[in-house]
Amino acid sequence: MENNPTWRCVVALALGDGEGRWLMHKRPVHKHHGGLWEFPGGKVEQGETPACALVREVKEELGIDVRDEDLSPCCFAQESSENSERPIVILLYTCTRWAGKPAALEGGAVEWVRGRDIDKLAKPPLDIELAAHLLAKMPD
Ligand SMILES: Nc1nc2c([nH]c(=O)n2[C@@H]2O[C@H](COP(=O)(O)OP(=O)(O)OP(=O)(O)O)[C@@H](O)[C@H]2O)c(=O)[nH]1
Repeated sequence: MENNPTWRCVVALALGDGEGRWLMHKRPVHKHHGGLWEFPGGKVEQGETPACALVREVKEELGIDVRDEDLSPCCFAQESSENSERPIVILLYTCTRWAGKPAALEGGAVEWVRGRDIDKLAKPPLDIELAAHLLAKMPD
């Protein structure tokens, strides 16, 4: 196919405390979308499965251990390939089991947020969509 864009795959985690709150990550100010709140995660690297990438990313970003068998696919959101040569697709997984205390290890912030309050946070575009899907599936 001609002009087929190269899709970049990003994985994200909706870590739930089982009481209606989700862990949100504020991106460090110096990064793209700095200061906005996202579901923690990051890019899938070559040779990784999405679940392996997410296990690695949350260890690096939050210092917590999750197991890939505890990750449940939830939904996805994608950029339009018309607006970008390298559009992004973000796969969101839910998880309610982890080990360790989540912390913002890369200079941002973390906070447990009630589902309905995620709406009030300033978020990058795809996280707005992901939050809407998540809350439709798992209302407060
Ligand atoms: N969460 C999120 N990320 C987005 C959106 N749109 C978009 O371009 N991105 C980009 O997708 C990438 C997510 O991967 P990441 O969190 O590992 O990126 P990063 O800036 O920490 O990069 P690095 O790991 O190379 O330091 C970032 O470059 C982020 O800016 C969006 O709507 N939501």
